[in-house]
Formats: sequence, structure tokens, C-alpha cells
Amino acid sequence: MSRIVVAGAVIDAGRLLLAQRARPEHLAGLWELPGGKVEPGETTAEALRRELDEELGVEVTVGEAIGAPVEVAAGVDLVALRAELVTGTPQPREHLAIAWVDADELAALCARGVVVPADTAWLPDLDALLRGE
Ligand SMILES: Nc1nc2c([nH]c(=O)n2[C@H]2C[C@H](O)[C@@H](COP(=O)(O)OP(=O)(O)OP(=O)(O)O)O2)c(=O)[nH]1
Repeated sequence: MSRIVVAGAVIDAGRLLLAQRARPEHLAGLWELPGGKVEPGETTAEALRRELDEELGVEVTVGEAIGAPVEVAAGVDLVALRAELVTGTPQPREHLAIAWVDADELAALCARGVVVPADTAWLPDLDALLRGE
């Protein structure tokens, strides 16, 4: 059975929330959409709400999927969902840092190779959202 990892595209005022991974070693220092593994019995939306609370201390509402799922490892699919902040200011509890980036800054980070490789597949979708199309 395949496992799902869910990641959140939190967008506020034309900027996307990115988080810088602290682990594992091959991903440490790279920027990602924050999220984590969906636990048995959870929906992807429930898992994303739990992960963003645990990792960043924020409450979100979860929206539609962005782009297509990406296989990050054998039998592990990564899914991105839109999310909106309801309460709280994101704090990096498990990440090295967080950043709010606009469309140009996101493209520049992808071009520099400092975004988690799987997430770069969503660049066109995220770019369109950030530019309000
Ligand atoms: N959260 C997240 N994980 C990603 C992204 N891109 C990507 O390849 N991954 C990979 C890294 C990890 O192998 C896996 C998710 O790991 P995680 O560390 O975020 O999940 P978790 O919080 O449930 O982790 P854990 O405490 O169970 O170790 O998916 C992304 O944008 N967000």
C-alpha cells in the first residue's frame, strides 16, 4: 500500500510560506512546503492541519490539491494542498527557518537548486497561484 505525505501551500498576500528542512541529511537546508506523513485513519486535510499545528504552531483551513502527486520514494506519494492561515504566526519549531516568498523569489530558489527536488514539479502551479491567475 502506498503511503502519502501531505504538504501545504499556504499563501497570504501573494506570498508562499516555505520551510527549511533540518533533516534528513540529504534534504537538510533545502526549502519545502511544510507538512508530513498521513497517519492511518487520517484524511490528507486532517494530517495537514495536524502537521502545520505541530511544526509551525498555526491553525489552517485546507483547500484543493495543487498540481499532481509526486512519487518521492518507492510507494510514497507527496500531495500538495492549498491552505490558509486562520490563527497563529508560523514559527519554525522543527525547521531551520521559514520564509514568505513571492513568485519571483520562488523561481529564483528553484533555479538555485535549494528547493526540495520533488517540490519543484509544482513550480508552474504555485507560480500561477502567486500571480493570481
Ligand atoms: N513535508 C514535506 N516532505 C517532503 C516534501 N518534499 C519531499 O520530498 N518530502 C519528503 C521528505 C520526507 O522523506 C517525507 C516527509 O517527511 P517529514 O519529515 O516531513 O514527515 P513527518 O513530519 O511525518 O516525519 P517523521 O516525524 O515521521 O519523521 O517526504 C515537502 O514538500 N514537504
